[in-house]
Amino acid sequence: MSMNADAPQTTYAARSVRVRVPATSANLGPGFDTLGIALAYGDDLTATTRAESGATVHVTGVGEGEVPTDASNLVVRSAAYVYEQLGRELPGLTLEAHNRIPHGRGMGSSGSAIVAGIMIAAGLLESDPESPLSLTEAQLLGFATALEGHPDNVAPALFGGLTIAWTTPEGPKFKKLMVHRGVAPLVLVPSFTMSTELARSLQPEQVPHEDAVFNVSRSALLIAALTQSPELLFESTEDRLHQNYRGAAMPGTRDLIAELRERGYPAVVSGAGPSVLVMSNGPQERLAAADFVAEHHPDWRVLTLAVDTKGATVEPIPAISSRVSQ
Ligand SMILES: Nc1ncnc2c1ncn2[C@@H]1O[C@H](COP(=O)(O)OP(=O)(O)OP(=O)(O)O)[C@@H](O)[C@H]1O
Ligand SMILES: N[C@@H](CCO)C(=O)O
Repeated sequence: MSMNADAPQTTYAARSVRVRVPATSANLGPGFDTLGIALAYGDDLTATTRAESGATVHVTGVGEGEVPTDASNLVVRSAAYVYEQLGRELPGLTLEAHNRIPHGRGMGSSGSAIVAGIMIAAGLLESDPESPLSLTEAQLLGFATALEGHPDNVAPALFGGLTIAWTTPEGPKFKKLMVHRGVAPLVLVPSFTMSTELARSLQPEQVPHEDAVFNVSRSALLIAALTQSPELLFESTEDRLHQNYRGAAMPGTRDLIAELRERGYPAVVSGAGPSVLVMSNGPQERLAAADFVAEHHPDWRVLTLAVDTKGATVEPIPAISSRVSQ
């Protein structure tokens, strides 16, 4: 870019933040729209302010050449939403996104992208030289849930661990719990995708009362299984609220879960699918499930993952100031 030697020059002091956001698995079987865990597998982003308005996104890894690279990108839209809600204007941004979370697979990619944008906004607001502002946990969860539509992915993406999230007239709330160290997650990722919007359209408006009671008992038990008694994982991961209704739209997922459960592995649909989550009772059970899938279903990617306990993080990093024409 050539500079006009006659134009008055000023120094633009750019600010940069780095955000890390984990993948998540929601529902966990019976806990539809309520339970979720964060997984130690995620996206890494760096956002730098610039004098020019708008946004430019450079994506490497998942979504490269597919997701928008301008202000319509979900991460940028989410950051802009926070500024707008606070009556401020998002500065011009250059974003580097190194993505690992697969899209449309039930590992919470949209929730994590939304959380990434919100954390970028939070980091930039906190370091605002003129009017610094710290966002509360309630604000972070409120903004993220408003954008995602339900809180079960964004709560663990923000706060890590196992989260119970619920909505109230005052906004969404959450409780974070630490997962028992005996719980060993395995995520099985197919090559096909499922849009959450489509999966949600397959849900009935009403369910039989006995199915509601069935899920209340299993989800209450699941909290005990995940925090104290992993030997209860198989029984506590049964569900009658969502998986059956969505099964016909992802028969590969439905059939793999049936095969795994027949063999005693606590397999469930991860989020809205089509990935499968196995919350194994210990590393040996997880290894056996992984070996079974590798041998009989080699087209499914096997991810042996730990639970992420921190959730999304944001930190300021030094940015290079530039000279701009006025
Ligand atoms: N890092 C990202 N950057 C930009 N857009 C993204 C990003 N991650 C996800 N998206 C958008 O979200 C869509 C996927 O969202 P969807 O809710 O259907 O699935 P998911 O979030 O991966 O799964 P689930 O909600 O079941 O866990 C992608 O097709 C893309 O449009
Ligand atoms: N609870 C959500 C998770 C996926 O975003 C669903 O199953 O539709």
